[in-house]
Amino acid sequence: MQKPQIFIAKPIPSEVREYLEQHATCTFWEKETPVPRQELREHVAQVEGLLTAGGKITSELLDAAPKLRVVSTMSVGYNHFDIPAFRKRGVIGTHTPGVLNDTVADLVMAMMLTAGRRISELDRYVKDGHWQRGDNESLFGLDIHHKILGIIGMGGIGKAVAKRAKFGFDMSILYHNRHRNPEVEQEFCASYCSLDELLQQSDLIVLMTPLTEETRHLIGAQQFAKMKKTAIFINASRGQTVDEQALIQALQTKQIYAAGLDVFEQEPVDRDNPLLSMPNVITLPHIGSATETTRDQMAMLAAQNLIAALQGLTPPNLIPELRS
Ligand SMILES: NC(=O)C1=CN([C@@H]2O[C@H](COP(=O)(O)OP(=O)(O)OC[C@H]3O[C@@H](n4cnc5c(N)ncnc54)[C@H](O)[C@@H]3O)[C@@H](O)[C@H]2O)C=CC1
Ligand SMILES: O=C(O)C(=O)CO
Repeated sequence: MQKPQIFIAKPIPSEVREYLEQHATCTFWEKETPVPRQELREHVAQVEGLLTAGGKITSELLDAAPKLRVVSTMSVGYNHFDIPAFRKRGVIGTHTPGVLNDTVADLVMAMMLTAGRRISELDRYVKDGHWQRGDNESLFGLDIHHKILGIIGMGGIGKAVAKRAKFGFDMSILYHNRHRNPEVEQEFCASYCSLDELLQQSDLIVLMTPLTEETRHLIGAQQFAKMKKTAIFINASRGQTVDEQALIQALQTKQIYAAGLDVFEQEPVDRDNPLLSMPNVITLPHIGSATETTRDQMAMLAAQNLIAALQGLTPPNLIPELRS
């Protein structure tokens, strides 16, 4: 049987490359920079399968790809896929849930600790030679242990955060989700509540929903106004789930204490974005799942999804909205 043609639009580890080469005729994009749009269009015009990570897969791109049957993204989020366009053309879409839960949850905990205990600020303080003898109260931060944590979006990553917070830091867990989850309530003594209740009661708030039409700007001025003045707000979902101007205002007016951000409305973030000059804001370059081990696992899973779907099998991680 002839091997299918595929395009791999990002660099991948050698084991994954070998696996793909066993099952398909491959063209690899070797550069770290994203494939320019026109080049991507030219590649997808020739292939049945595409392995990608973040570039938008639009109806216009699918129109330029008459042979394309499967698009596999090396990410759990798939807001860069035009799902109705996939459905209309019968193109299969897959993603990589699960393998990154613990890694992203570790980063969320790191942001909570860094914001609460002001780690970045204090690191700078010592390195800049400001440390003097005596107890300087202006350096004190906030505890995170035994606090109330509100998780918005209690899915795979949300649960991994709840586990760490409950059993590692003795926190009480509130959550808001599309559906109640009795297992989560039992396992972590988590209490389900409305979004407003969660915002009002939580000391730390973690946003972990996918980006959808429903969650776009889910957190804006009205929501920040409901938070405690001592609240720490963490976003590791997608930048567009938060109204960034409202977040800037909430921080400038001290409506909230601090923020930890792995994602931004525009990525890479603009150098003149006011968030970058706020000492109480942790800014990371969308790095949640980026450890060597986890990225290797994501690449292999994305490859396995792609090959299974091209072979006519049900891929392990079909995008939920594309399941028949
Ligand atoms: N910063 C980073 O590097 C990473 C970011 N992400 C982002 O995190 C998101 C979540 O990932 P997972 O936990 O694996 O997904 P998941 O699908 O397991 O969990 C998402 C949860 O959000 C809930 N949800 C959806 N819409 C909601 C709404 N309107 N209100 C309240 N809850 C809602 C769902 O019911 C579900 O429980 C991804 O879609 C992605 O955008 C994921 C991995 C890495
Ligand atoms: O998986 C995702 O959705 C990411 O954002 C990167 O891991």
